[in-house]
Amino acid sequence: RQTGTVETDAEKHDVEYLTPISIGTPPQDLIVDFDTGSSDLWVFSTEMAAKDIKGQAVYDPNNSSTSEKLQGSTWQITYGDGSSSSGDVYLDTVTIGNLTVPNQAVEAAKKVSDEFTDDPNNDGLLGLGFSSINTVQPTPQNTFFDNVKKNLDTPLFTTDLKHGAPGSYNFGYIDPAAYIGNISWTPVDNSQGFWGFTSPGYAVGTETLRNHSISGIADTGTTLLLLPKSIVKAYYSEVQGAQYDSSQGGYVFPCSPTPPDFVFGVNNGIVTVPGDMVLYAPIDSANQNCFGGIQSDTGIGFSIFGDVALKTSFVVFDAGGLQLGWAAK
Ligand SMILES: O=C(CNCCc1c[nH]c2ccccc12)Nc1scc(-c2ccccc2)c1C(=O)NCc1ccccc1
Repeated sequence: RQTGTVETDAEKHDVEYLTPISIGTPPQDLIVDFDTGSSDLWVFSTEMAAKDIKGQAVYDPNNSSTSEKLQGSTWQITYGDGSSSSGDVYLDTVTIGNLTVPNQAVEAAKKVSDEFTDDPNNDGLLGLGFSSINTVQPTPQNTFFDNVKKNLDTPLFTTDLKHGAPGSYNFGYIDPAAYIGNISWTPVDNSQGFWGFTSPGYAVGTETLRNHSISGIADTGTTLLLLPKSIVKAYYSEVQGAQYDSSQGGYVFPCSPTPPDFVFGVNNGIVTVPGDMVLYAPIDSANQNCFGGIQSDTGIGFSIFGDVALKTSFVVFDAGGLQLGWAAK
């Protein structure tokens, strides 16, 4: 039985968290975005047009003695922000920290959209959602976690994302030194392939929790905390000078004073998003106005507890008990 840990680095404004992996023999090192909101391990590759590669590391299956083409298999993924990528599939050895999966499906990109081409630090995505939403056709493939979990002490992984500092992903164990107080557990609904859960309510600042069911997903691949419009309006009604700015595509407000905390319930516990984390990023060079880290989930069909929510906590993604655990740290 094994366990593993790997450090993840926050990019500017914590827009994404990038983690090193190795693929193939000899090992090819790439840095990818671990994404609990999707289930494809796809990487920039030598099969792409040179114009679509701008600084990223690429996977070269022809340079790996252990790569094996999954004949006839292809993949194509489009994310809600309109970004997309597609390509073909190889089985190869993938190592994360001290954990190795010998025949992991590695989805080699042939095409990626500009959002990915223009992101030089990100060499691909490693899906940590449920394998039911893997996009490989004709036969969907397993995620790294699904393949490695039989070798783990216990079938879970934990996230400890931080604000502007390296965090970590652990596999197969809960590090008691990584959190304080108790872990609040809540059941996971994986019927849509996500780490879905329902929060019982929320509060703005120091008010008492309002009963309001919020169904959403724990999603390390989405930067912001996307909530129902009514809750977002209630929150920004308490932020001086906040307004919806259609040119920015969301609520903006003066970068000071610090806005109120946002609190959401997890079972009988609470998670506090400090006001300074809601200050997502300045929208002007004079740093006068800031784009909010809390925005509306309109059109998605569920809320997304992205990095703005996750980086406040130590979160346990437990596939054995099909539950999510949230703890302060
Ligand atoms: O896809 C993921 C997780 N992987 C993201 C990988 C990724 C997508 N661009 C990236 C760019 C860099 C690194 C990783 C990614 N989560 C989910 S579940 C439902 C939606 C959704 C559906 C409909 C409408 C909106 C969202 C999304 C979504 O599109 N989030 C990204 C986003 C959400 C809002 C705004 C922007 C992006």
